[in-house]
Amino acid sequence: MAEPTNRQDRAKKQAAEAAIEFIQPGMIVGVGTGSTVNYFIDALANIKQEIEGAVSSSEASTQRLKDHGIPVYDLNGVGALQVYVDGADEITSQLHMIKGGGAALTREKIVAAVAETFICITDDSKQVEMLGDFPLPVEVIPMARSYVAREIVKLGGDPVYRDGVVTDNGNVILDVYNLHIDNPIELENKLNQITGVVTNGLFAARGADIALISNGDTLTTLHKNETR
Ligand SMILES: O=C[C@H](O)[C@H](O)[C@H](O)COP(=O)(O)O
Repeated sequence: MAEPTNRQDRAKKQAAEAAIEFIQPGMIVGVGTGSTVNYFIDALANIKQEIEGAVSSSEASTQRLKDHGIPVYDLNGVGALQVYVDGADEITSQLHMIKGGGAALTREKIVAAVAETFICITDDSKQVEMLGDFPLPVEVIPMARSYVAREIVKLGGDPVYRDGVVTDNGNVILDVYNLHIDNPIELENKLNQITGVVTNGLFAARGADIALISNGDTLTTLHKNETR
């Protein structure tokens, strides 16, 4: 990828490259999705001889990994995964996140669930006091779309169908506006209870363990245990 010229892209790249420090020889690396992760994949390519390969959270990341000659493994054939590296749309000081702006939330949550350590890489524009300014993505089985939307309205949200988007799993996305997310774990669980919801983009019950956040010049590292 060309050298970034703007501050936000420089920040994404710095955070992504910092995550390479956590990659040990022989690892199979869990890889997220998005523009920040693309910088991580490119950096991973520089040490591809040292790692065994990757598990991917999307068709897009799989393609990029393969283009770099990094072997991509099926998660079902991989027992333990030490590290998962992914971006976020919003992140709090508790390392709770909103994810899924790129519609990859379900596979991301699955790979994150398997990994021992979730490393979130972001630019500092994603840091928030409270989650919810970014509309919360919810992946839904297509035939349940209207029902799920009505149930989300009962929870106080304004769901908007992400027209034309089909996830890697063949489902649709509702982006939920105007949620007051003062208890992200509770809302994550409530949304999961709605029949027809596959996944929601709150990563709070299992948030990140480490966040690498850059402003384009300086890198800040946050650890989950220090923030609770
Ligand atoms: O579905 C997409 C993912 O959750 C991304 O990790 C998230 O949207 C952040 O993407 P980006 O690094 O492009 O801001």
